[in-house]
Amino acid sequence: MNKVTIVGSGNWGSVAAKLIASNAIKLSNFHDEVRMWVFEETLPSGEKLTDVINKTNENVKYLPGVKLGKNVVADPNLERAVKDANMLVFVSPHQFMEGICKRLVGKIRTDAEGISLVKGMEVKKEGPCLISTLISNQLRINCSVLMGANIANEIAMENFSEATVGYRQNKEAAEKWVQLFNTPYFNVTSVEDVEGVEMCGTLKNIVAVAAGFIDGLEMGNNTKAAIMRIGLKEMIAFSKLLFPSVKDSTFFESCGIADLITTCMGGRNRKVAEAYAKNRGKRSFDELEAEMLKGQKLQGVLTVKEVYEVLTARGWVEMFPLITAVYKISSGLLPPSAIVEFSSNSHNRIQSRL
Ligand SMILES: NC(=O)C1=CN([C@@H]2O[C@H](COP(=O)(O)OP(=O)(O)OC[C@H]3O[C@@H](n4cnc5c(N)ncnc54)[C@H](O)[C@@H]3O)[C@@H](O)[C@H]2O)C=CC1
Ligand SMILES: O=C(CO)COP(=O)(O)O
Repeated sequence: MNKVTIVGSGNWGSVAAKLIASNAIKLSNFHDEVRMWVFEETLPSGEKLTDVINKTNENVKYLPGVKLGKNVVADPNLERAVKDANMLVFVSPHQFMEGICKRLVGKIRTDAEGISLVKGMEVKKEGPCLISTLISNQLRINCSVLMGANIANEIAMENFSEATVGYRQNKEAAEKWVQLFNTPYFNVTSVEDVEGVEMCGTLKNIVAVAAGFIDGLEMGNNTKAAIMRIGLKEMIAFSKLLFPSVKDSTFFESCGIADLITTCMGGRNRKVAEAYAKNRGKRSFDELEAEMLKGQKLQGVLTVKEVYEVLTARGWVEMFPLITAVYKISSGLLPPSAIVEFSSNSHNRIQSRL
């Protein structure tokens, strides 16, 4: 009998809990109870978030107004939450994943399987490291990924969307994840290309920051579409340079073009970058994130720093003008309007190099 624990309980973590709980209760090969680890915090009312989730069946801070399912049990103790599970769903902002994995070493079942819903990457001395690789290496488990055009609040409303499971060799494990996540309004398919799927989810956040700058500068839809097209080309080129096995077809799955579109139209990265450009870079991303997202986290601004580190270390900066412009603007080295110069000046350079 499979037992699931969700490691993370933010906006997407809570929606993942809702999806999983609705299936676990119906499927005979899964325990009904789904545990969800909560990074504990005290609410303005003085109550603990975990207690409120367990009392109301709602994550009142990160997904207010949506019932998670009575079989979801929130647990503030990470080690206890994962102890009995053989299926671990990782869904935390990527900057916390290394710390979480360190705490879990030796604390999980040896037959556990993992799946990462985390969009981002780590850059270590040895080079870039995907979050699924971090999980696999530190916890010595097989780890698939699930990425897609998945703005959490829309899935919480049960509006139809799609997602892609990326797996490495273990098709059977991937099919179990598909079974656990798939619902009539959440259509999940699997592809054997874990790196391709995860690189899509990681890199589209950078393009969404660029799209937000364009919105903040009020440059209109044609410019934004151009940024998305150029961004997609840089995503493909960077993914293939790092992982030559990445398949072209992966970019046409939900994790690729569809996630790029939805995040550039309606995501948090786009929204905060728009405000950054409107303020002409005078208010920092950290300040805007705290004010606008109320505890939710941006991934694109950290990710572009990590990716730019790889570009400089490998001598690839010239090949990625959009990523470079996003890095320089978001770190305050260039004004937001530099995205315009990038769009007009580097067009030919990109065309000839990608
Ligand atoms: N929200 C969305 O629409 C989607 C998010 N994702 C990805 O899912 C991942 C998780 O994002 P969300 O669930 O949206 O989270 P979120 O951004 O809504 O919430 C932040 C989470 O981080 C936790 N946290 C704060 N400080 C922490 C610490 N020191 N250690 C551990 N946890 C801490 C908070 O308790 C909260 O659960 C990200 O990589 C994101 O890109 C993927 C698809 C959709
Ligand atoms: O990954 C997402 C949609 O698939 C959410 O993107 P944001 O973090 O920009 O909201």
